[in-house]
Amino acid sequence: MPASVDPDRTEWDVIVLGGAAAGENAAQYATQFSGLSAVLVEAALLGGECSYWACMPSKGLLRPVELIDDAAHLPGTAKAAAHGLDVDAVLARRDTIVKNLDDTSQVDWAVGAGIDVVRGYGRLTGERQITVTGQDGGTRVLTARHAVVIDTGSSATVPGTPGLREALPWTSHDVTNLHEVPRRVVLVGGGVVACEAATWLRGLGVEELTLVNRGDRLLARQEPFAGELVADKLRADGVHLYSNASVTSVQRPDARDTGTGRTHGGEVRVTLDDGTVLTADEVVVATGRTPNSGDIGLDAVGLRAGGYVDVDDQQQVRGVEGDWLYAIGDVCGKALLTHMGKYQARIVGEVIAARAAGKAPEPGLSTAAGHSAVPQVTFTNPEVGSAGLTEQQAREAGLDVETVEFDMAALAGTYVQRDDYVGRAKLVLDRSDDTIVGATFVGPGIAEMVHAATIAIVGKVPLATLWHAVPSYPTVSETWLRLHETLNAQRRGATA
Ligand SMILES: Cc1cc2nc3c(=O)[nH]c(=O)nc-3n(C[C@H](O)[C@H](O)[C@H](O)COP(=O)(O)OP(=O)(O)OC[C@H]3O[C@@H](n4cnc5c(N)ncnc54)[C@H](O)[C@@H]3O)c2cc1C
Ligand SMILES: NC(=O)c1ccc[n+]([C@@H]2O[C@H](COP(=O)([O-])OP(=O)(O)OC[C@H]3O[C@@H](n4cnc5c(N)ncnc54)[C@H](O)[C@@H]3O)[C@@H](O)[C@H]2O)c1
Repeated sequence: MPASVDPDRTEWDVIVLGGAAAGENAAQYATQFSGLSAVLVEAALLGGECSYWACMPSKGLLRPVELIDDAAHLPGTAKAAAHGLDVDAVLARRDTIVKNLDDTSQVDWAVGAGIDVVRGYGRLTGERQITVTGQDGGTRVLTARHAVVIDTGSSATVPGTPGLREALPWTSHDVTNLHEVPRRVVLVGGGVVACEAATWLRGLGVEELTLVNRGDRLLARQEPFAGELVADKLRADGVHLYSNASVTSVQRPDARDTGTGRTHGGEVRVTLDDGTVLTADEVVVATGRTPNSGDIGLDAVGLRAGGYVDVDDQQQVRGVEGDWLYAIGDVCGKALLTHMGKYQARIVGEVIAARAAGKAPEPGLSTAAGHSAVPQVTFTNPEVGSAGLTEQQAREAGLDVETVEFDMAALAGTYVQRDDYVGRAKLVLDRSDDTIVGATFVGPGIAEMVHAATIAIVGKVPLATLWHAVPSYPTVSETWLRLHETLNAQRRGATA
């Protein structure tokens, strides 16, 4: 795909380094009503990880797995579900979702929005200056009149365990873009990527799936019951779980780079710290992310290379003079989620436009409120949705904490979904003003519940007001009503 820009142009108002969805939003919001010009500098595919290697392909793989599990547990559809998934069709739809790794439509969108695209790997080489190295090795110096926004994202971390890197393990790129389903898989990690990948790998037909988690529970940043319910279901589906376990060495004598999503050679032996040896056809590493900040020229502007780029509530990079350098998305480490990167981008774009017009940004142009209620849905089975703080985080923040929980199986709205519905909800309250500071929902089909919680937290809606927000019958949202009633009973019990 050629660059959609005059090859001799050297100056724009705004340069965005890294063309993921967040970067696109930053460019759009900086330019759309301001008359400013912007360029996206992208080394790979415009749209970034989320579009091709993360959110979109993973959710495309998970949706059929979720559907068939629901169908298998509902009298009337169970027989149809017994025919199983059409794996080839699922992978073909995933390919459609990632647009066969062709970013033409993203480039068309950018050009249509008046945003230019320069292909190549960019580095800061001075104040408001980016030097781009193209695929042919040639360089090109770009200058920003007003601002540079860093949106270089993150990459999968592959630990330095002896033999692991040499074994060419699958990372998130391979497991989301798999073209064959290995028979035996060892999955290392216990976070969001590991839990979601375990769900789709088993669903697509991996026969022996073992998850090795260094921690004592899955999804450790969530309320403890979330990881427990996900672990129960994975076990019930035949996944072997090792907790408090570390991989000490990996051996794969004939590791081969066969391409993304293809088994990378022959049998692989994974040794754990208790001496257990697991034999598999592929090993998948899902042990967290490393920010792409080690080789983007941070040292040229007086910053340390590597690590998360430290930003303030307007996403301006701390430690650099002159109001011109900003960072958004995974690289700033505030919340490694697409929607949070895009939120940061919307604020940044407007901050840049205001400053370019000689105005001070309005007080609302801050990412502080949004970060008080970060929402996240983990698309496992059951799904895990949350916003704001866990009970532990609220206590650590010194709040006057009260909690309430509810078993979501006791609802008409979940009973009609499936007979064996398993789910749980929890609210974390700040007693000082009787508002919600955190909410967690675990259960099939709870993803859409999260936004109501986000609104309640960001809006600091008092519980007395929320009581009048009546959920429809029979929906899963009646969880809110039951949480109110349970809390009321708890409080009356405490004062009786
Ligand atoms: C398997 C998986 C599933 C996920 N699912 C979800 C989900 O369901 N929901 C969710 O909210 N989040 C999800 N995430 C997280 C989400 O993918 C990331 O938070 C998001 O992609 C981060 O976006 P970003 O803007 O930081 O940049 P990235 O998406 O990381 O993209 C950065 C871009 O910058 C480019 N780049 C880097 N350095 C340079 C340079 N020097 N010059 C030019 N270009 C450069 C890269 O080529 C890349 O295109 C998932 C992550 C994984 C791994
Ligand atoms: N649905 C979603 O919103 C979604 C989906 C996938 C990823 N993401 C985002 O992507 C980010 C990265 O996810 P992730 O799962 O890679 O990271 P993570 O930080 O969530 O989890 C890493 C896991 O790896 C384990 N681990 C680390 N080193 C290990 C080692 N040497 N051996 C064994 N286990 C080890 C940790 O104990 C932890 O369980 C997350 O912050 C998440 O928010 C979001």
